[in-house]
Amino acid sequence: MRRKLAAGNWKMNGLRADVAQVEALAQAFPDPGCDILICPPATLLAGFVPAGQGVVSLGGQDCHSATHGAHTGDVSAPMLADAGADYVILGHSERRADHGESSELVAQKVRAAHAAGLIAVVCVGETLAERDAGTTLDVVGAQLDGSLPDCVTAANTVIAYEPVWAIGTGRIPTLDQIAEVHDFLRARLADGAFAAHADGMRLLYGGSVKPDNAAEIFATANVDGALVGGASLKAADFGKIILALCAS
Ligand SMILES: O=C[C@H](O)COP(=O)(O)O
Repeated sequence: MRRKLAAGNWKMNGLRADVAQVEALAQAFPDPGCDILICPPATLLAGFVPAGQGVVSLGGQDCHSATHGAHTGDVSAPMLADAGADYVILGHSERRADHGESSELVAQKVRAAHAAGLIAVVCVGETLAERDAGTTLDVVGAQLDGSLPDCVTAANTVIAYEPVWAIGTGRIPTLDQIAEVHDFLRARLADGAFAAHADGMRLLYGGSVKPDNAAEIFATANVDGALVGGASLKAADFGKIILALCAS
């Protein structure tokens, strides 16, 4: 049985006052019945540990593939773990696009995350041009294959399917399109080197998940939760998504 995961990615949003949103979430869900994760900007990570009250897990939004060294502006996986993080998002499309991250580099980062004891949330997803060209499954399949090193297990890795064109746009795929990709990802895992972990690995959907569409997305086969951007910034909105996930 896969434990459901509601993951919030605050991206480059949030000041110290916003830590109150995490406290509110923790108080609202003392025994949530699913896993709750917030990935704040690195400046806020340490302050979130007490705010999460053992209910809201904390995660980084990226990590370097090295443990330490001369890499100005970067954060390593051991640093995230030292700050109290349990998870780290890797290979988000904004990292792949803004920083030119390849799947090969993502795989190196996943290995670094696991070595530090972190659960990696590995993102895959097609652009609108790729979907219109009919290459969605080829693209996400190649990203999946290239981003997972051999240390991946169902316990240390989560896959997030995020169509790039659905992120922050208010536009979501049809439920059939979500199901098609999630079924494909599960089958791809089952067919390859991770067959023993395919059934247990959590698959999240991400891209314009909101309180009013969460329930139908969570009712879709092979969707084990969500990676939420904008709607995770306010506890009231994210709380409704968590409720929908717990009820699914
Ligand atoms: O990591 C989160 C995703 O990019 C989704 O963002 P969004 O919910 O604002 O569309």
